[in-house]
Order: sequence, then C-alpha cells, then structure tokens
Amino acid sequence: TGSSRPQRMLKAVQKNATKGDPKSVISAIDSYCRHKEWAMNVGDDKGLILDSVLTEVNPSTALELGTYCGYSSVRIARLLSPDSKLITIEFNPAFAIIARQIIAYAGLQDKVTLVEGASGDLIPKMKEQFGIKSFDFVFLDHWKDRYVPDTKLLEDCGLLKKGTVLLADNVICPGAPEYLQYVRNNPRYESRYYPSNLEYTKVEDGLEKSVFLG
Ligand SMILES: Cc1ncnc2c1ncn2[C@@H]1O[C@H](/C=C/CNC(=O)c2cc(-c3ccc(F)cc3)cc(O)c2O)[C@@H](O)[C@H]1O
Ligand SMILES: [Mg+2]
Repeated sequence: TGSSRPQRMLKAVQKNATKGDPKSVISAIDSYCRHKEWAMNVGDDKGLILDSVLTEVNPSTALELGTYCGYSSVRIARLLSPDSKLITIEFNPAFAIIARQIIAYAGLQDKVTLVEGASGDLIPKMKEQFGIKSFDFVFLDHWKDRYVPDTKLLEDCGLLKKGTVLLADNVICPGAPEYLQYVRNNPRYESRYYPSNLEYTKVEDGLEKSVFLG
C-alpha cells in the first residue's frame, strides 16, 4: 500500500521547509498543493484574510475545528503572542498524527494543543479539561454541517464572550448555507463576508467573519 496524501504533504514539508520556520512550512505546503496535489488546506489566498483577522483580534485563546494536516494551525499559531494558545480539534487519528508532525516541524508545538476527538464531545470539556474561560477566536473548517451545531454548543457552554470572533472557511464552496443563515439572521452576531477563492483554484469561495455580541 502506498502513502496517503497527508503523508506526502508531510514529506514535502520535511524536504522543502526549514525546521522551526513556520513561513517555510506554509509555503512548502502551498507549493506542493498548488503544483503537485490539491488538498483542502485553507490555502494562501484565504490564508491572507485569516492572517489579517488574526492580527486584528490578537487572540489569547484560539480554537480551531478541523485540524486536517495542520496547515491552518501553523498559520494561526505563528501569529499568536508569546503566552497565547491554540486548541485544535481533529477526530481522524491518521490526520492528527501528520498534523502533530507538521506543527512540530514549524516549531509551534508549545503554542498548539491538538486534541483528538469529535468537536461535539470535546467542546463541553474545554472549561474543565483545558481551563478555558472563553475563546477570543474560533476558526471553523471541519464538516460543514457541523458549523451550526458547534456554534450553538459554544454559546451554550459559555465559551463565547462579547467580541469573540468566529471565522468560517468554505461558506461558498463546498458551502455552509445553514451557517450563513444562522449567523447573518441572528441579532447576537455581526457578520461580514470576505470574498476570495477556493484554495489553489480560481473557483469562488470566501470566509465569513462573525463577531459575537454577547
Ligand atoms: C465533528 C468533527 N470533529 C473533529 N474533527 C472533524 C469533525 N468533522 C470533520 N473533522 C475533521 O476536519 C477535517 C474536515 C474538513 C472538512 N472540509 C472540507 O470538506 C473541505 C472541502 C473542500 C472542497 C472544496 C471543493 C471540492 F471540490 C472538494 C473539497 C475545501 C475545504 O477547504 C474544506 O475544508 C478533517 O480533518 C476531519 O477529520
Ligand atoms: Mg476548508
């Protein structure tokens, strides 16, 4: 049996990136996925929007739903202040094992806690298990039909506070219509769409930024 796409992505990082240099890890993955083999990383175009929202929010505690291979974990963690933390949730062990290696290769293992399991099970444990009072920033990039239930769960668990920023990938492609409906028609959120394109393609996609108003 051959290697998997995530394994090949890790190999590309080990071959082309410099250990401890997050920027080189990001470009190694982007170059591999653009020229060799497409993969569902948020990518370099939408990544610039992610970077700008992160710089604006400067979160102390950030949450990511759907680690996949860790591309956006690296993208997020590289911009965090010294004592800030990212918790990223991934339920596929094969992806988690690759993500841990990519995050470590970037030298960001001390800023990122990768938790294996389903978001629906882990979100209610955030306070007791990880000592989280609330999140300043949440990046949603997991199964698109989980965006709404997990947002509601974050609300119900008191993990969102006035000013928490939710940033959702793929609201156009593959699409998250129920999520757009939820955040855009809910008085507790101030939402804005950032147009871009699907990673490594010319297809339209974008990010939805929603500020929780408390
Ligand atoms: C409830 C739960 N708990 C924990 N981990 C969970 C979880 N639900 C999913 N995961 C994890 O997160 C990732 C899954 C991401 C899903 N993302 C996409 O499907 C996606 C697809 C495209 C795409 C666009 C056009 C195409 F033609 C084909 C694909 C682009 C994207 O950017 C995507 O994000 C994956 O690592 C999965 O194990
Ligand atoms: Mg995505």
